[in-house]
Amino acid sequence: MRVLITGGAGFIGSHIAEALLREGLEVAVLDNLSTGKRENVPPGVPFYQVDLRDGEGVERVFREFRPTHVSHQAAQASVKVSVEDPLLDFAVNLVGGMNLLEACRRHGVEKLVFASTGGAIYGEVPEGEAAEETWPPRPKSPYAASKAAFEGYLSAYGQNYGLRWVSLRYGNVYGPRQDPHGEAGVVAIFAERVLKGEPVTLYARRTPGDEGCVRDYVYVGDVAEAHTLALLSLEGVYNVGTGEGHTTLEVLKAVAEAALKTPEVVHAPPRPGDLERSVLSPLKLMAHGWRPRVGFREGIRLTVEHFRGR
Ligand SMILES: O=c1ccn([C@@H]2O[C@H](COP(=O)(O)OP(=O)(O)O[C@H]3O[C@H](CO)[C@H](O)[C@H](O)[C@H]3O)[C@@H](O)[C@H]2O)c(=O)[nH]1
Repeated sequence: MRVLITGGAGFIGSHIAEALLREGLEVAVLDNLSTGKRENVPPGVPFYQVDLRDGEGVERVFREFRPTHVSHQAAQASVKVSVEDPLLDFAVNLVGGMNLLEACRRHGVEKLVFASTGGAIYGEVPEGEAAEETWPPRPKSPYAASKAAFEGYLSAYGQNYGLRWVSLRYGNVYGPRQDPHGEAGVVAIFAERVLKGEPVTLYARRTPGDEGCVRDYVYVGDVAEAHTLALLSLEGVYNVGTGEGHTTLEVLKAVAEAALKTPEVVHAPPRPGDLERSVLSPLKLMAHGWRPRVGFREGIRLTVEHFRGR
């Protein structure tokens, strides 16, 4: 098995690269380094600095590495950026995504695992509920729309050209190596700022008791394990979450506790496109033996330790 990881120099992609190497698989990374970093690519792994919007560049990589499997992690991953510039999101996530699918078709790739969004695809998740894979997509942001559309193309490529595929709908992935600047990610942003003694911004409505949005925070190591399972033995759509929701204020408290600091908090209104509540049911994936091994507090502690060490 020869696995090409798009976005493999990024936060989640580089953890996936390490997990696949541990399985003894052959791995290469394609990344334009817009948010990823060269030093995130494990030593000895072939690296191609190519932008997915460059169809000829993608074709060159396929000709050289000849992947049998593709892990598609590269994306415009910010909800906020997608709302500000929907065409940019479209170009990266859908034009770039189509260049990749066409290369898969031309080169007879057997299977593709896609980084989709559980956090954004279902729209608002009512209090007390956890979104299941059978819920229809209700994109609120252009970002969510592009992920849902790509899943549609996967279905079409599966039915017309025999491409096998898995779409992993991630919750809010966090952990060591998340970039607090280039990529979205409140845990990384809070960890870095709290450790440096800088003020943090809490986006929440100005109503009493509002602790900010509720999200399903899932540790990156658990996501990488889900990905390995998907590549080796799953088909179709799976949520990758914990089934637990935490408010932004809970994130901040856990970060402050792990950092042994008292942060200064600035309040601001919610960002456009932000959902109030998103929690995912992980039961379908758990039926295949996957478990979220690293709990919320432990994961945040590991992330803060990572930032402390930098
Ligand atoms: O400085 C900050 C940054 C974020 N937040 C809040 O923290 C929560 C989480 O925000 P993130 O930016 O960390 O995460 P998002 O839920 O917006 O986005 C993440 O989850 C999405 C799905 O929900 C997508 O998958 C996306 O790629 C991924 O970054 C939101 O309520 C946001 O308003 C703050 O209060 N202060």
